[in-house]
Amino acid sequence: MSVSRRGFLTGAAGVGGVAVGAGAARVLAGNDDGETRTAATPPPSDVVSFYGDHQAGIATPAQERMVFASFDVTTTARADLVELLKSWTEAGAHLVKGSPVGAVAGHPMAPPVDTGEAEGLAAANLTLTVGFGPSLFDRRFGLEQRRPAALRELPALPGDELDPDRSGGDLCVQACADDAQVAFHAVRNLLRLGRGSVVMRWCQLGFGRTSTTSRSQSTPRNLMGFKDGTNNIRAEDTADLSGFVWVGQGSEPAWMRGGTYLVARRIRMLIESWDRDRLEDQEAVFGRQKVGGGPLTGTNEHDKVDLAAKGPDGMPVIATNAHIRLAAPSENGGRKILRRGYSFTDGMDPLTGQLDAGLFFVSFQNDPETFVRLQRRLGASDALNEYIKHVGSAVFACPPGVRPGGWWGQGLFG
Ligand SMILES: C=CC1=C(C)c2cc3[nH]c(cc4nc(cc5[nH]c(cc1n2)c(C)c5CCC(=O)O)C(CCC(=O)O)=C4C)c(C)c3C=C
Ligand SMILES: [Fe+2]
Repeated sequence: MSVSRRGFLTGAAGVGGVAVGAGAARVLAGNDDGETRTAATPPPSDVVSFYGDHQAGIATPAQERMVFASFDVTTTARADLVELLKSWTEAGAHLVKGSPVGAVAGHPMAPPVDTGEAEGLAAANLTLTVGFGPSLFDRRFGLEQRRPAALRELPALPGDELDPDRSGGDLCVQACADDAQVAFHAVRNLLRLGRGSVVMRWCQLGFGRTSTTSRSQSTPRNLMGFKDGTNNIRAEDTADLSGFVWVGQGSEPAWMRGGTYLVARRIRMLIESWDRDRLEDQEAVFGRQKVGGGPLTGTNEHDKVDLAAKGPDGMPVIATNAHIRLAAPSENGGRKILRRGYSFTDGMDPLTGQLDAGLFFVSFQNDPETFVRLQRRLGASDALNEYIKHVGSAVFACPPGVRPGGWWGQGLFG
């Protein structure tokens, strides 16, 4: 059962409007999602709870589409930044229920508060995940002493060919949904609410998930045609989530407990060259079979990977430079990351005439250093490097989840 959008089609205003910084629009509280349901009506299945110990969009099932936006804060007033986060939180709670952020058709002489393109669309499991970049913790907002030690710009990594216009940012919003227009609508309206306080720095659309974050999901394929997300941390792996994803109760700073760190990498695939490679080579690059997804040492997708297995020639069956060997937790001090990336294409690269397509890699971990160590290793000797380029990069601290009445980053500013 899905939820259709309702409320604010006309100018009927609710309660609890929140004004934001200079020039910003107004968020109007809308209908509660229980309003038209009776006790016997089952809860809608395409609404992901906005509230909880952790932000949604991390360990919740990965949706099919993503819009990822990075913002620079333009206001220098801390109060504006706080108001922005409050208004985004209030708007977010409406958006994930399938409600607009305000009237779509209000006063004829005023621009509509909500942009309207999601009217009639389902809630589509929209999740909104907010993060704070290292640059937010500078003198502008008096946050220098509040920066988590783990939150630093990522160091230069082997093979980086980063475009500064697709990297970094003070804030991020990851919008994931099963409908691209729902995700886009959410980001667009948050940007609109932030006018006068933030500008968009870069934005990436992802059209297909490349991970599984729940045992209820099947493994999707990336643009190289391989199943991606087989060995990922899933919502059911609670020990791995506590050990590797969520910032623990004893960790510092206290405002990050229950939060996590997001690493984003725009990884361009050299698809034309990949498509000319022999199947046998493609499988050797990953160490897995292309169609079934099983390891080269097994048959079925979820068969155990045997990194010690040798072939008749005495050579390792999974090559020493195979992606799954170099990325395996057993080869990386037992550390794990939760991957939640998406395939992207931005058409054609006019310089080369080749497709500008690849993987928008997103990982969540309780210390970005886990990603850095892993990428150092992959960047140095992964067989996949012949076919990819890392062209964008960013890191953000995602605070814990919000409770009703609370707001994103309350612990940081409170
Ligand atoms: C730094 C971390 C990683 C980057 C960057 C990365 C890029 C990347 N990966 C694929 C495709 C696959 N990756 C797979 C497994 C895998 N990858 C990483 C990490 C990074 N990948 C990890 C930790 C793992 C799991 C290793 C394990 O435990 O076995 C696989 C195999 C299937 C799976 O388990 O998901 C594929 C396929 C691409 C195309 C890519 C860059 C474009
Ligand atoms: Fe990988």
